[in-house]
This record gives sequence, structure tokens and C-alpha cells, in this order.
Amino acid sequence: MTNHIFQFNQVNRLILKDVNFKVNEGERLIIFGPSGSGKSTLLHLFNRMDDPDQGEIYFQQQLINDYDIPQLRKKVGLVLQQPHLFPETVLDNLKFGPSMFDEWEEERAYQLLNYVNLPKEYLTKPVEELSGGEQQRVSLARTLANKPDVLLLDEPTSALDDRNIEAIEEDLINLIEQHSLTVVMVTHSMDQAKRIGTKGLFIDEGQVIEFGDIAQLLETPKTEELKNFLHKS
Ligand SMILES: Nc1ncnc2c1ncn2[C@@H]1O[C@H](COP(=O)(O)OP(=O)(O)OP(=O)(O)O)[C@@H](O)[C@H]1O
Repeated sequence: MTNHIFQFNQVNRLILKDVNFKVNEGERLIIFGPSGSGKSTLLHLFNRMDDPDQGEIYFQQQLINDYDIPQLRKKVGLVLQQPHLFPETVLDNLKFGPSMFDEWEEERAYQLLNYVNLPKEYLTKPVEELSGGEQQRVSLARTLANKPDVLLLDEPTSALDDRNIEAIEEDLINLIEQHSLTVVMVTHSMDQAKRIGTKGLFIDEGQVIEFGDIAQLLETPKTEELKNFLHKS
């Protein structure tokens, strides 16, 4: 993803302002900051779940508005905090995206389940019968089914218990590495930020306060805002 410059206006007030940054291929950017600072709004601009009122976002040298939305969402996949699956089987969920582009191959289903550590018997299970952690795994596999270049992660483990957080995080890191994915992730956990991220963007009241190497941001914050935030978290 390259160069984002935009302002976002909602309900007569700016939610994001003067935001301008670039994510290089293969980087894993963590967006973090206080509650209500605009993290999810910023993330949702990248696959056009929201659109800014002003400014431009480029993906692979092309304005994101010049892509067909399904094509953009195929390349820039989003995994949300709560899995949003169709109330059908695991297989139905996995093949939905690729089928839209006539790209589904049956053997891919096993590979996808394997990526997220679910047994192959799960393919025919209705998703309602799965636990929260299993549903989040299916949600991740469904996004990976589209072979995205970029993975947008909006607090993907925050609805899970500790055991599941650790397991899914480990799978995520392996998958990101195996597929050389570029990642933009929102998380409240600074430990998770350190484990997954390479870069960090600290946002407060809709403005980017610090941007750079994640370890450096967390270890040697420059601004009072980031120092205070880290002190409280
Ligand atoms: N659909 C909407 N309509 C109006 N205001 C909204 C909408 N979505 C978000 N906002 C407002 O925009 C601001 C940023 O919200 P956002 O969800 O991006 O913050 P966040 O940093 O992700 O918060 P959290 O950490 O609590 O999830 C908040 O003040 C929120 O109330």
C-alpha cells in the first residue's frame, strides 16, 4: 500500500485529519491509540468500508477508488474483531469469495483449513456449531481464500480467551511470513503489537502523533501523548 493522504468528515466533525503515511510491501503496521481516536475508521478506509470526504489513498500505485470494490477487497482482505460468517457451512464460507471470481478449486479448502489449524471434518459443519475461536479461524481462512496481498486486522483476537489469542496469533504470524503479506492491524495490546508489528502508527484524536519502527516507538516514545498512553496501557 502506498501513500495515504486524506481527511475524513463525519457528523459535522473531523474524525481523521492531516493523515499522511506510506506502508511498504511486506511491512506490518500497527495502528494504536486511545479508544475513539479513529483507529478502526482509518483501517476501514483501506478497503472502502468507509470513504473519506477529502484526500486520496493509493494501493499499488493506483487510487483505490479506481478499483472495482470486490477486486480491491480481494486484494486487501479484512478480518474483524467478531467473525461475520454466513450462517452456512465452513465450506460455503470459504468458497464464497473465490467463487465470485471463478477461482475456486475444491482442494484449496483443505489447504485453507490447514493454514488455520482446523481439521478437515470441519468443512461440512454449520458455522453456528463452532466456538468463537474456531469461527475466527474460519473468518481468517475465508479472507486468505482470496489470496490477498494485504491483510487488514481490526483487533482480530480481542474477542478471544488467552489460550485462543496465543494460538491464533501464532498461526497469523506463520501465515503472514509464509505468504509475505503486508499487514495493517489495529490492536489494544502493546505486547501483541510488539510480536506482530514492524512499524507503528500512534494516533490520538484523529491525528498521527508518532510513526516509525514499532520497537522504537514503544521503547523510546518522543511525545508526551505517547508517553502518557504507554504509561496507562
Ligand atoms: N458510523 C459513525 N458515525 C458517527 N461517528 C462515528 C462512526 N464511527 C465512528 N465514529 C466516531 O469516530 C471516532 C473514531 O471512532 P473509531 O471507531 O475509529 O475509534 P477507535 O480508535 O477504533 O476506537 P476503539 O478503540 O474504541 O475501537 C469516535 O469518536 C466515534 O464515535
